[in-house]
Amino acid sequence: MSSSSPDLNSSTLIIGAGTWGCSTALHLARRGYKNVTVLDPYPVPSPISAGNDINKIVEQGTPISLPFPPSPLTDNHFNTNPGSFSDGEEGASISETLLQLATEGWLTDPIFKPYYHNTGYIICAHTPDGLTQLTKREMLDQKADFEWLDTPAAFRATMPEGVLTGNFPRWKGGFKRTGAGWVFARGALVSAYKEAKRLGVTFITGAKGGVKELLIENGDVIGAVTNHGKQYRAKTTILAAGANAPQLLDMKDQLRPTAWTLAHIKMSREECKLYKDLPVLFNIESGFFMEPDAEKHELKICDEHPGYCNWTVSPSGNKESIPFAKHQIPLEAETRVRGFLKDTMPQLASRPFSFARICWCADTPDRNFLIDRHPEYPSLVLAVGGSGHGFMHITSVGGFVADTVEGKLDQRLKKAFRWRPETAVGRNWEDVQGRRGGPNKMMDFGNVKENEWTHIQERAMGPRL
Ligand SMILES: Cc1cc2nc3c(=O)[nH]c(=O)nc-3n(C[C@H](O)[C@H](O)[C@H](O)COP(=O)(O)OP(=O)(O)OC[C@H]3O[C@@H](n4cnc5c(N)ncnc54)[C@H](O)[C@@H]3O)c2cc1C
Repeated sequence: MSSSSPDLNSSTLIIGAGTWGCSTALHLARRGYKNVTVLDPYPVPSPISAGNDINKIVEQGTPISLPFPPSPLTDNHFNTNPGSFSDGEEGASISETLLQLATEGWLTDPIFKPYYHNTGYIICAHTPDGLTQLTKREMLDQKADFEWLDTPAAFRATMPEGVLTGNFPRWKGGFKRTGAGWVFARGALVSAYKEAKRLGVTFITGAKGGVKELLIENGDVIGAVTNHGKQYRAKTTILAAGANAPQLLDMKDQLRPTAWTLAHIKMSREECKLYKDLPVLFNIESGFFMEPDAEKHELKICDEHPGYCNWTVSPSGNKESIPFAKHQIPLEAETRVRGFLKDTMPQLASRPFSFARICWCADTPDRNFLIDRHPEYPSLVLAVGGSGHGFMHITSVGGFVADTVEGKLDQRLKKAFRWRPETAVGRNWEDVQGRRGGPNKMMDFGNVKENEWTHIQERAMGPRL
């Protein structure tokens, strides 16, 4: 593929209008591509998109952690990962490049800027192992822009009086007052979608947009077939179906669909005023929260753990984790959420949940992104492997995909993001991949019985998620 003068009239089909699909549509449209179509089984924001969430953690600028993925901040639940080819200086410089590009978008792009809240960020732990990970690997206690917190009073003082009333048992960690915070994720996702649409991208969403299979002719992917049997043909097809990608393409075990759990509780108007502009509080072993969302006055809490899979065996005998949608969480996750609240904000610990859901993302073995042309299908480009830190890059990731389409992706990024089945040979599916919390091991939804899920009644609040 030539890197010079792309054919802006050539047809491009994007499968998936989630975080990366919308980002890619936006970047292609901004480059002047005139014939871009996006397919998704749900209207944007898709209820199964990992990006359809009230908030996500974001860090600005220089990363604090050497190994890729970018940093413990942007990596949210996923604190460390010594990636195979990305350790050391090269990993650090890729990490820095990614952070800088993402940051530029959050700070300057009018499509994304309104959704970024530079509120600061606290990252902490409370067991000896967790603290070792935090201090030795992330070296937070030595970072100039992190204040070290090691008493309950120090934690409580990071937020207005009355917010953090817990005992923070054995909690220690770092507080970065600025240069990190959160984004209104759904708002940013819809903003990217609207702008791409305004620039001429066609979105076919809902029942007619669900892709059943890739359209393969003469040894190449030349489009996709929807559940309704309609064929969409294109010069380039981009697979951006998130955790569902392995259902459309043999990913050679490079993606592990993994789910996390989140719950909302309703706050009063007065509470929302008190809880406004709070720094993010993230304990890498028990959970995290950000301020309540302005629209629905709900506080989201995630319990922290290595993740759940949903294991089945395919007809060809392969082990596969198959995503499914559910607006409930296992009772064990509810217990973890309430335990986290008890330690931090006991005044909220027994308040009923107004909403909960499981949320799927796809992990590569090294948790680097997978953005590359398929080695056997030259017209197929992959844009997958968010690995739990893909949201904050919504501002820039579509640019990497567009560069891949045009054959001009930066060589270091190309190497980091490459199709790499050799890294998944004999993959250890039980690997926690540097994450902590809960039982400190991978969990299986197959072990959660029917009566071991929450029974949250969704109130009449219109379409949710
Ligand atoms: C609980 C949780 C918290 C997270 N927190 C953070 C965070 O704080 N910071 C951060 O940077 N990242 C975070 N992440 C990770 C981030 O959300 C993901 O990496 C990112 O959203 C992945 O984007 P994606 O486009 O690959 O997938 P998605 O956004 O999930 O999009 C996939 C899209 O494909 C569509 N689709 C599925 N099947 C088909 C089909 N057959 N045909 C067509 N379309 C299809 C879906 O409807 C969806 O719209 C978090 C993830 C989770 C689960």
